[in-house]
Amino acid sequence: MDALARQHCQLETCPANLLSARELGHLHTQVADWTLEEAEGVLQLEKSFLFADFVSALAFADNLGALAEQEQHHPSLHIEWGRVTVNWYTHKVRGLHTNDFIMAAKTSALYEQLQQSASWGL
Ligand SMILES: C[C@H](O)[C@H](O)[C@H]1CNC2=NC(N)=NC(=O)C2=N1
Repeated sequence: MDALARQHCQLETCPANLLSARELGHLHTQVADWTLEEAEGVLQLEKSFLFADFVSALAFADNLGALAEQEQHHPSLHIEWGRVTVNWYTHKVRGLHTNDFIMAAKTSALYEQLQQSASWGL
Protein backbone atom coordinates (compact mmCIF):
# COMPACT_ATOMS: atom_id res chain seq x y z
CA MET A 1 0.00 0.00 0.00
CA ASP A 2 2.82 2.46 0.87
CA ALA A 3 4.18 2.68 -2.70
CA LEU A 4 0.69 3.31 -4.00
CA ALA A 5 0.04 5.96 -1.33
CA ARG A 6 3.15 7.87 -2.43
CA GLN A 7 1.98 8.14 -6.04
CA HIS A 8 -0.01 11.04 -7.43
CA CYS A 9 -3.12 10.97 -9.60
CA GLN A 10 -2.91 11.36 -13.36
CA LEU A 11 -4.85 14.46 -14.30
CA GLU A 12 -5.99 13.13 -17.66
CA THR A 13 -8.20 10.04 -17.50
CA CYS A 14 -10.00 8.59 -20.47
CA PRO A 15 -12.01 5.43 -21.04
CA ALA A 16 -8.95 3.93 -22.73
CA ASN A 17 -7.36 3.91 -19.29
CA LEU A 18 -9.97 1.49 -17.92
CA LEU A 19 -8.06 -1.18 -16.08
CA SER A 20 -7.84 -4.72 -17.38
CA ALA A 21 -9.01 -7.46 -15.01
CA ARG A 22 -5.35 -8.40 -14.47
CA GLU A 23 -4.32 -4.80 -13.64
CA LEU A 24 -7.34 -4.40 -11.38
CA GLY A 25 -6.54 -7.63 -9.52
CA HIS A 26 -2.89 -6.60 -9.04
CA LEU A 27 -3.78 -3.14 -7.76
CA HIS A 28 -6.48 -4.56 -5.46
CA THR A 29 -3.90 -6.74 -3.68
CA GLN A 30 -2.23 -3.47 -2.57
CA VAL A 31 -5.45 -2.20 -0.93
CA ALA A 32 -6.92 -5.58 -0.03
CA ASP A 33 -8.91 -4.14 2.90
CA TRP A 34 -11.05 -2.20 0.39
CA THR A 35 -13.96 -4.09 -1.18
CA LEU A 36 -14.94 -4.00 -4.84
CA GLU A 37 -18.56 -2.90 -5.10
CA GLU A 38 -20.77 -2.27 -8.10
CA ALA A 39 -23.41 0.47 -7.94
CA GLU A 40 -25.57 1.32 -10.95
CA GLY A 41 -23.17 -0.59 -13.16
CA VAL A 42 -20.13 1.31 -11.89
CA LEU A 43 -17.32 -0.64 -10.22
CA GLN A 44 -15.89 1.13 -7.17
CA LEU A 45 -13.66 0.66 -4.16
CA GLU A 46 -15.37 0.94 -0.78
CA LYS A 47 -14.19 1.00 2.84
CA SER A 48 -15.73 2.18 6.14
CA PHE A 49 -13.57 3.92 8.75
CA LEU A 50 -14.60 3.97 12.41
CA PHE A 51 -14.36 6.91 14.84
CA ALA A 52 -15.17 7.67 18.48
CA ASP A 53 -17.76 10.29 17.59
CA PHE A 54 -19.20 12.51 14.86
CA VAL A 55 -16.64 15.31 15.25
CA SER A 56 -13.76 12.91 14.54
CA ALA A 57 -15.61 11.48 11.53
CA LEU A 58 -16.16 14.99 10.18
CA ALA A 59 -12.49 15.93 10.74
CA PHE A 60 -11.38 12.87 8.75
CA ALA A 61 -13.77 13.77 5.93
CA ASP A 62 -12.44 17.34 5.93
CA ASN A 63 -8.83 16.14 5.73
CA LEU A 64 -9.74 13.73 2.95
CA GLY A 65 -11.46 16.53 1.10
CA ALA A 66 -8.26 18.59 1.20
CA LEU A 67 -6.31 15.61 -0.16
CA ALA A 68 -8.88 15.16 -2.93
CA GLU A 69 -8.52 18.81 -3.91
CA GLN A 70 -4.72 18.46 -4.04
CA GLU A 71 -5.02 15.43 -6.30
CA GLN A 72 -8.07 16.70 -8.19
CA HIS A 73 -9.71 13.32 -7.67
CA HIS A 74 -12.75 13.20 -5.40
CA PRO A 75 -14.51 10.51 -3.34
CA SER A 76 -18.08 9.73 -2.56
CA LEU A 77 -18.48 10.10 1.23
CA HIS A 78 -21.18 8.90 3.62
CA ILE A 79 -20.60 10.55 6.99
CA GLU A 80 -22.44 9.38 10.13
CA TRP A 81 -21.82 9.27 13.86
CA GLY A 82 -18.69 7.15 14.39
CA ARG A 83 -18.24 6.10 10.76
CA VAL A 84 -17.23 7.43 7.34
CA THR A 85 -17.84 5.20 4.31
CA VAL A 86 -15.59 6.14 1.39
CA ASN A 87 -16.15 5.13 -2.23
CA TRP A 88 -13.62 5.71 -4.99
CA TYR A 89 -14.34 5.50 -8.71
CA THR A 90 -13.59 7.65 -11.73
CA HIS A 91 -16.64 9.46 -13.05
CA LYS A 92 -15.02 10.11 -16.42
CA VAL A 93 -14.51 6.43 -17.16
CA ARG A 94 -17.56 5.24 -15.12
CA GLY A 95 -15.38 2.71 -13.40
CA LEU A 96 -12.04 2.10 -11.73
CA HIS A 97 -8.82 3.83 -12.78
CA THR A 98 -5.35 3.67 -11.24
CA ASN A 99 -6.19 7.00 -9.58
CA ASP A 100 -8.85 5.29 -7.49
CA PHE A 101 -6.35 2.79 -6.08
CA ILE A 102 -3.86 5.59 -5.38
CA MET A 103 -6.53 7.56 -3.51
CA ALA A 104 -7.73 4.47 -1.61
CA ALA A 105 -4.15 3.90 -0.40
CA LYS A 106 -3.84 7.60 0.52
CA THR A 107 -7.19 7.41 2.37
CA SER A 108 -6.04 4.46 4.49
CA ALA A 109 -2.72 6.19 5.21
CA LEU A 110 -4.55 9.38 6.25
CA TYR A 111 -6.78 7.40 8.62
CA GLU A 112 -3.77 5.69 10.23
CA GLN A 113 -2.02 9.07 10.59
CA LEU A 114 -5.03 10.74 12.20
CA GLN A 115 -5.71 7.79 14.52
CA GLN A 116 -2.08 7.84 15.69
CA SER A 117 -2.15 11.58 16.43
CA ALA A 118 -5.50 11.14 18.23
CA SER A 119 -4.10 8.31 20.36
CA TRP A 120 -1.13 10.51 21.31
CA GLY A 121 -3.65 13.16 22.30
CA LEU A 122 -2.05 15.63 19.89
C1 LIG B 1 -11.47 18.75 -14.12
C2 LIG B 1 -11.36 17.84 -12.93
O1 LIG B 1 -10.02 17.57 -12.62
C3 LIG B 1 -12.00 16.51 -13.26
O2 LIG B 1 -13.37 16.72 -13.58
C4 LIG B 1 -11.92 15.50 -12.09
C5 LIG B 1 -12.41 16.05 -10.78
N1 LIG B 1 -12.47 14.96 -9.78
C6 LIG B 1 -12.80 13.69 -10.17
N2 LIG B 1 -13.04 12.74 -9.25
C7 LIG B 1 -13.43 11.49 -9.62
N3 LIG B 1 -13.66 10.54 -8.66
N4 LIG B 1 -13.62 11.19 -10.91
C8 LIG B 1 -13.42 12.07 -11.92
O3 LIG B 1 -13.61 11.74 -13.10
C9 LIG B 1 -12.94 13.39 -11.57
N5 LIG B 1 -12.64 14.31 -12.47
